[in-house]
Amino acid sequence: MQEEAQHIDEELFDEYSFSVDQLMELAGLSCATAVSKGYPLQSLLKSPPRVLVICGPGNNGGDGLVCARHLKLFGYEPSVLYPKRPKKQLFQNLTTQCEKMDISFLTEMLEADVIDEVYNLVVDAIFGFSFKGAVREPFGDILSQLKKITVPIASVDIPSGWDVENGCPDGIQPDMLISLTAPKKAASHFKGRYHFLGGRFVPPALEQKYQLNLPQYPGTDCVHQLN
Ligand SMILES: NC(=O)C1=CN([C@@H]2O[C@H](COP(=O)(O)OP(=O)(O)OC[C@H]3O[C@@H](n4cnc5c(N)ncnc54)[C@H](OP(=O)(O)O)[C@@H]3O)[C@@H](O)[C@H]2O)[C@H](O)CC1
Ligand SMILES: [K+]
Repeated sequence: MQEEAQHIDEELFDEYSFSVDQLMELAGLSCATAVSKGYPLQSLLKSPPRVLVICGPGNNGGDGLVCARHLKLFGYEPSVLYPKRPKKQLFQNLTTQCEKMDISFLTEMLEADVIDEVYNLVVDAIFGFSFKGAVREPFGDILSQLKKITVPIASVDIPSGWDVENGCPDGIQPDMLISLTAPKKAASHFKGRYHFLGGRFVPPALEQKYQLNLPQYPGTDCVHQLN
Protein backbone atom coordinates (compact mmCIF):
# COMPACT_ATOMS: atom_id res chain seq x y z
CA MET A 1 0.00 0.00 0.00
CA GLN A 2 2.90 2.38 0.77
CA GLU A 3 4.39 1.28 -2.54
CA GLU A 4 1.06 1.66 -4.30
CA ALA A 5 0.69 5.26 -3.08
CA GLN A 6 4.22 5.95 -4.33
CA HIS A 7 3.49 4.31 -7.69
CA ILE A 8 0.36 6.41 -8.18
CA ASP A 9 2.36 9.48 -7.26
CA GLU A 10 5.12 8.62 -9.75
CA GLU A 11 2.61 7.88 -12.49
CA LEU A 12 0.86 11.22 -11.97
CA PHE A 13 4.19 12.96 -12.52
CA ASP A 14 5.85 10.72 -15.14
CA GLU A 15 2.96 9.45 -17.27
CA TYR A 16 0.32 12.12 -16.74
CA SER A 17 2.81 15.01 -16.79
CA PHE A 18 1.58 16.79 -13.71
CA SER A 19 4.10 18.93 -11.83
CA VAL A 20 4.55 18.60 -8.07
CA ASP A 21 3.54 22.25 -7.63
CA GLN A 22 0.17 21.65 -9.29
CA LEU A 23 -0.79 18.64 -7.18
CA MET A 24 0.60 20.14 -4.00
CA GLU A 25 -1.51 23.25 -4.50
CA LEU A 26 -4.66 21.13 -4.83
CA ALA A 27 -3.63 18.92 -1.90
CA GLY A 28 -2.92 21.92 0.36
CA LEU A 29 -6.15 23.65 -0.69
CA SER A 30 -8.06 20.45 0.19
CA CYS A 31 -6.46 20.44 3.64
CA ALA A 32 -7.35 24.07 4.35
CA THR A 33 -10.90 23.45 3.09
CA ALA A 34 -11.30 20.36 5.32
CA VAL A 35 -10.02 22.36 8.33
CA SER A 36 -12.51 25.15 7.61
CA LYS A 37 -15.34 22.59 7.45
CA GLY A 38 -14.38 20.76 10.65
CA TYR A 39 -13.31 23.84 12.63
CA PRO A 40 -15.21 26.84 11.21
CA LEU A 41 -13.87 30.24 12.28
CA GLN A 42 -17.00 31.04 14.30
CA SER A 43 -16.68 27.79 16.30
CA LEU A 44 -13.14 28.45 17.55
CA LEU A 45 -12.78 29.06 21.29
CA LYS A 46 -9.66 31.25 21.14
CA SER A 47 -9.37 34.61 19.44
CA PRO A 48 -7.46 35.41 17.28
CA PRO A 49 -8.10 32.20 15.32
CA ARG A 50 -4.56 30.88 15.60
CA VAL A 51 -3.58 27.57 13.99
CA LEU A 52 -0.15 25.93 14.30
CA VAL A 53 1.01 24.22 11.09
CA ILE A 54 3.97 21.88 11.54
CA CYS A 55 5.77 21.01 8.31
CA GLY A 56 8.18 18.14 7.70
CA PRO A 57 11.04 17.89 5.19
CA GLY A 58 9.20 16.24 2.27
CA ASN A 59 6.15 16.86 0.13
CA ASN A 60 3.81 16.35 3.10
CA GLY A 61 5.47 19.45 4.57
CA GLY A 62 4.92 21.26 1.25
CA ASP A 63 1.20 20.45 1.49
CA GLY A 64 1.34 22.04 4.95
CA LEU A 65 2.86 25.27 3.61
CA VAL A 66 0.16 25.51 0.94
CA CYS A 67 -2.48 24.73 3.57
CA ALA A 68 -1.15 27.53 5.81
CA ARG A 69 -1.39 30.04 2.94
CA HIS A 70 -5.00 29.09 2.15
CA LEU A 71 -5.93 29.12 5.85
CA LYS A 72 -4.68 32.70 5.99
CA LEU A 73 -6.82 33.57 2.96
CA PHE A 74 -9.80 31.95 4.75
CA GLY A 75 -9.33 34.24 7.79
CA TYR A 76 -7.31 32.01 10.15
CA GLU A 77 -4.02 33.08 11.72
CA PRO A 78 -1.57 30.31 10.93
CA SER A 79 1.96 30.09 12.33
CA VAL A 80 4.38 27.60 10.77
CA LEU A 81 7.05 25.45 12.36
CA TYR A 82 9.40 24.28 9.59
CA PRO A 83 12.52 22.93 11.30
CA LYS A 84 14.14 21.01 8.42
CA ARG A 85 13.94 22.91 5.16
CA PRO A 86 14.96 21.25 1.91
CA LYS A 87 17.02 23.30 -0.54
CA LYS A 88 14.68 22.68 -3.52
CA GLN A 89 13.33 25.83 -5.16
CA LEU A 90 9.73 24.61 -4.73
CA PHE A 91 9.97 24.67 -0.94
CA GLN A 92 11.80 27.99 -0.92
CA ASN A 93 9.02 29.48 -3.05
CA LEU A 94 6.29 28.12 -0.78
CA THR A 95 8.14 29.55 2.24
CA THR A 96 8.48 33.00 0.62
CA GLN A 97 4.78 32.96 -0.33
CA CYS A 98 3.88 32.36 3.33
CA GLU A 99 6.30 35.01 4.60
CA LYS A 100 4.91 37.56 2.14
CA MET A 101 1.45 36.87 3.53
CA ASP A 102 2.62 37.72 7.05
CA ILE A 103 2.48 34.13 8.22
CA SER A 104 4.95 33.85 11.10
CA PHE A 105 7.54 31.08 11.32
CA LEU A 106 8.41 29.73 14.77
CA THR A 107 12.06 29.11 15.55
CA GLU A 108 11.45 26.15 17.84
CA MET A 109 8.81 23.70 18.96
CA LEU A 110 6.57 24.89 21.79
CA GLU A 111 5.71 22.93 24.91
CA ALA A 112 2.35 21.17 24.85
CA ASP A 113 0.77 23.49 27.47
CA VAL A 114 1.77 26.59 25.47
CA ILE A 115 0.21 25.12 22.31
CA ASP A 116 -3.00 24.41 24.25
CA GLU A 117 -3.06 27.98 25.56
CA VAL A 118 -2.36 29.81 22.31
CA TYR A 119 -3.66 27.72 19.41
CA ASN A 120 -7.06 26.38 18.41
CA LEU A 121 -5.67 23.42 16.54
CA VAL A 122 -2.53 21.94 15.01
CA VAL A 123 -2.11 20.88 11.39
CA ASP A 124 0.25 17.91 11.23
CA ALA A 125 2.09 18.03 7.88
CA ILE A 126 5.25 16.32 9.15
CA PHE A 127 5.35 12.96 7.34
CA GLY A 128 3.25 11.38 4.61
CA PHE A 129 3.52 8.11 2.75
CA SER A 130 7.34 8.06 2.57
CA PHE A 131 7.84 7.89 6.34
CA LYS A 132 9.92 4.86 7.37
CA GLY A 133 11.66 3.46 10.44
CA ALA A 134 12.23 5.07 13.82
CA VAL A 135 11.50 8.82 14.03
CA ARG A 136 14.65 10.96 13.84
CA GLU A 137 15.09 14.28 15.67
CA PRO A 138 13.90 16.96 15.84
CA PHE A 139 10.67 15.20 14.93
CA GLY A 140 10.75 12.73 17.84
CA ASP A 141 10.53 15.62 20.30
CA ILE A 142 7.87 17.39 18.22
CA LEU A 143 5.69 14.26 18.08
CA SER A 144 6.07 13.65 21.81
CA GLN A 145 4.73 17.20 22.50
CA LEU A 146 1.87 16.57 20.05
CA LYS A 147 0.92 13.43 22.00
CA LYS A 148 0.38 15.63 25.08
CA ILE A 149 -1.72 18.45 23.60
CA THR A 150 -5.48 18.60 24.10
CA VAL A 151 -6.36 20.88 21.15
CA PRO A 152 -7.31 18.91 18.04
CA ILE A 153 -4.76 17.71 15.49
CA ALA A 154 -5.63 17.63 11.78
CA SER A 155 -3.26 15.24 10.01
CA VAL A 156 -2.37 15.60 6.34
CA ASP A 157 -2.56 12.26 4.46
CA ILE A 158 -1.30 10.08 7.34
CA PRO A 159 -0.94 10.77 11.07
CA SER A 160 2.79 11.49 11.39
CA GLY A 161 4.82 8.74 13.00
CA TRP A 162 2.24 6.10 12.07
CA ASP A 163 3.31 3.13 10.01
CA VAL A 164 1.66 3.71 6.61
CA GLU A 165 0.07 0.26 6.72
CA ASN A 166 -0.25 -0.70 10.39
CA GLY A 167 -0.84 2.63 12.15
CA CYS A 168 0.66 3.26 15.59
CA PRO A 169 -1.44 2.54 18.71
CA ASP A 170 0.73 4.70 20.98
CA GLY A 171 1.25 7.47 18.39
CA ILE A 172 -0.55 10.80 17.99
CA GLN A 173 -4.34 10.49 17.77
CA PRO A 174 -5.60 13.15 15.38
CA ASP A 175 -9.16 14.44 15.48
CA MET A 176 -9.16 14.97 11.71
CA LEU A 177 -7.51 13.03 8.89
CA ILE A 178 -7.34 14.41 5.37
CA SER A 179 -6.50 11.46 3.11
CA LEU A 180 -5.02 12.62 -0.20
CA THR A 181 -5.77 10.88 -3.52
CA ALA A 182 -7.10 7.79 -1.69
CA PRO A 183 -7.14 6.65 1.97
CA LYS A 184 -4.01 4.69 2.92
CA LYS A 185 -4.27 1.41 4.81
CA ALA A 186 -3.43 3.07 8.16
CA ALA A 187 -6.61 5.16 7.83
CA SER A 188 -8.56 2.11 9.08
CA HIS A 189 -6.96 2.75 12.51
CA PHE A 190 -8.08 6.39 12.58
CA LYS A 191 -10.45 7.03 15.50
CA GLY A 192 -10.93 10.81 15.26
CA ARG A 193 -14.15 12.64 14.43
CA TYR A 194 -13.54 13.80 10.87
CA HIS A 195 -12.17 11.87 7.92
CA PHE A 196 -11.98 13.82 4.67
CA LEU A 197 -10.77 12.78 1.24
CA GLY A 198 -8.94 15.49 -0.73
CA GLY A 199 -6.69 15.85 -3.74
CA ARG A 200 -9.40 15.80 -6.38
CA PHE A 201 -7.03 15.42 -9.29
CA VAL A 202 -6.95 11.72 -10.12
CA PRO A 203 -7.62 11.06 -13.83
CA PRO A 204 -10.32 8.36 -14.30
CA ALA A 205 -7.93 6.01 -16.15
CA LEU A 206 -5.53 6.04 -13.20
CA GLU A 207 -8.38 5.52 -10.75
CA GLN A 208 -9.44 2.47 -12.77
CA LYS A 209 -5.94 1.06 -13.12
CA TYR A 210 -5.44 1.03 -9.33
CA GLN A 211 -9.12 0.26 -8.59
CA LEU A 212 -9.26 3.14 -6.17
CA ASN A 213 -13.09 3.20 -6.16
CA LEU A 214 -13.10 6.82 -5.11
CA PRO A 215 -16.40 8.22 -3.83
CA GLN A 216 -18.15 10.96 -5.77
CA TYR A 217 -17.09 14.41 -4.60
CA PRO A 218 -20.12 16.64 -4.01
CA GLY A 219 -20.59 19.17 -6.83
CA THR A 220 -17.46 21.21 -7.33
CA ASP A 221 -16.08 20.61 -3.80
CA CYS A 222 -12.38 19.77 -3.41
CA VAL A 223 -13.02 17.55 -0.37
CA HIS A 224 -15.39 14.69 0.37
CA GLN A 225 -16.29 13.85 3.98
CA LEU A 226 -15.91 10.11 4.53
CA ASN A 227 -17.04 10.22 8.19
N1 LIG B 1 -0.23 11.97 -5.20
C1 LIG B 1 -0.52 12.60 -4.11
O1 LIG B 1 -1.46 12.25 -3.44
C2 LIG B 1 0.31 13.69 -3.69
C3 LIG B 1 0.73 13.76 -2.39
N2 LIG B 1 1.56 14.68 -1.92
C4 LIG B 1 2.05 14.64 -0.58
O2 LIG B 1 3.33 14.07 -0.59
C5 LIG B 1 3.47 13.16 0.47
C6 LIG B 1 4.61 12.24 0.23
O3 LIG B 1 5.72 13.05 0.09
P1 LIG B 1 7.24 12.53 0.10
O4 LIG B 1 8.08 13.70 -0.22
O5 LIG B 1 7.33 11.33 -0.74
O6 LIG B 1 7.49 12.09 1.57
P2 LIG B 1 7.04 12.52 3.02
O7 LIG B 1 6.63 13.95 3.05
O8 LIG B 1 6.08 11.50 3.47
O9 LIG B 1 8.36 12.35 3.88
C7 LIG B 1 9.65 12.30 3.34
C8 LIG B 1 10.61 12.99 4.24
O10 LIG B 1 10.49 12.49 5.56
C9 LIG B 1 11.75 12.12 6.05
N3 LIG B 1 11.64 10.91 6.85
C10 LIG B 1 11.21 9.69 6.47
N4 LIG B 1 11.24 8.83 7.49
C11 LIG B 1 11.71 9.53 8.56
C12 LIG B 1 12.01 9.19 9.90
N5 LIG B 1 11.82 7.96 10.36
N6 LIG B 1 12.47 10.15 10.74
C13 LIG B 1 12.68 11.41 10.30
N7 LIG B 1 12.48 11.80 9.01
C14 LIG B 1 11.98 10.86 8.16
C15 LIG B 1 12.64 11.90 4.86
O11 LIG B 1 13.87 12.32 5.29
P3 LIG B 1 15.26 11.87 4.63
O12 LIG B 1 16.19 11.96 5.76
O13 LIG B 1 15.08 10.46 4.11
O14 LIG B 1 15.48 12.89 3.59
C16 LIG B 1 12.00 12.78 3.78
O15 LIG B 1 12.64 14.03 3.74
C17 LIG B 1 2.11 12.53 0.57
O16 LIG B 1 1.89 11.86 1.78
C18 LIG B 1 1.24 13.76 0.38
O17 LIG B 1 1.09 14.45 1.60
C19 LIG B 1 2.08 15.75 -2.79
O18 LIG B 1 1.83 16.98 -2.24
C20 LIG B 1 1.43 15.84 -4.17
C21 LIG B 1 0.71 14.70 -4.70
K1 LIG C 1 1.05 13.98 8.25
